[in-house]
Amino acid sequence: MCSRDCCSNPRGKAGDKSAINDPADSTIVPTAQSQLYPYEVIQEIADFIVKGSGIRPKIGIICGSGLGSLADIIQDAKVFEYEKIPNFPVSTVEGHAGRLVVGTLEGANVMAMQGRFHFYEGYPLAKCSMPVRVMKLCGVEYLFATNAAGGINPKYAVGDIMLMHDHVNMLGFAGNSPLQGPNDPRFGPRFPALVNSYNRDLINKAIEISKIMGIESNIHVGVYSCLGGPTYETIAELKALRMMGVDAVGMSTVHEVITARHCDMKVFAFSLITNKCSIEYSDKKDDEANHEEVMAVAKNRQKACCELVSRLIAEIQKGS
Ligand SMILES: O=P(O)(O)O[C@@H]1C[C@H](O)[C@@H](CO)O1
Ligand code: HPA
Repeated sequence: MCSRDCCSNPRGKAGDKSAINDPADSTIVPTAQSQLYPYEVIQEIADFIVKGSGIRPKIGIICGSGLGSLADIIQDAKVFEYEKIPNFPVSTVEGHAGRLVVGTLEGANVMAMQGRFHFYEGYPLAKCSMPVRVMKLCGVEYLFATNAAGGINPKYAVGDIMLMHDHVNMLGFAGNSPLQGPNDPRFGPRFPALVNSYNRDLINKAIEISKIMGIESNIHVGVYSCLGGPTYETIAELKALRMMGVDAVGMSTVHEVITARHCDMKVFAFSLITNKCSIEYSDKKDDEANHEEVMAVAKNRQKACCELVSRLIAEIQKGS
């Protein structure tokens, strides 16, 4: 078991000096985010999963809030509770079960995170997106990242699906990144480019699939932005995001995509629009986002989300 700060809950252990910022102690060397999970630790976790499941997955899925059913459709599933995986964080958010499910879907070897890690839970971004590196060392080539998000684009309705074709990295604007700190070139380059992060072929295939499913009028292609949360946005923040060209806002995904692109994975991501973000001042309670509504909408739309993901994986399988 690793004894580093990376391995337990975000508050650190009793007696763990690194958890206490003592300005008088010159022996404490701050650990950069990128050093929290060294390559060897990620390799150990990946080996544990590959050996334990007997599967080398090709596709990794991250289930958004209330979208855990994306992992329930996996066949011949081997389930790993996060707390039983060495050096893995725990899920603390309702709607994020905290299980890794490995098996097959449409004939492809897949692994799915039923529960992701968010910045607002107290985890540094590198810890939130550490499982993406685990996926990479397990053999994953394609990341499917899903999330629940608020629709800022006035054309979006609750229950619509926005295929992400770009993002605005607000936490990055503020100087935070999962890649902050020394770079390990075994994962990827020091300065990764992020144009074309969202695989165009997969977006086009998903649009075709939505036509076959008869849901093309509920599909959009747009820009997502992640804020730190856990507060939902103010009206002024929503107006600012809209001016920046953001179509949907959430609290995840961007740092996972950065980590995936850094290690050269192909990325497909979508937002389920669980609430409309009104940019008008109003006293109506209905206009306030809440997690219960987010979960309820996700539950209602899980069938369509599962079908979209399954059909897209079937397409990838056909091409390989
Ligand atoms: O994990 P995702 O991004 O799907 O979850 C969203 C953002 C917050 O965690 C939560 C707010 O309702 O849903
Ligand atoms: N804002 C941020 N995150 C969210 C929202 C929202 O409106 N809905 C679901 N996740």
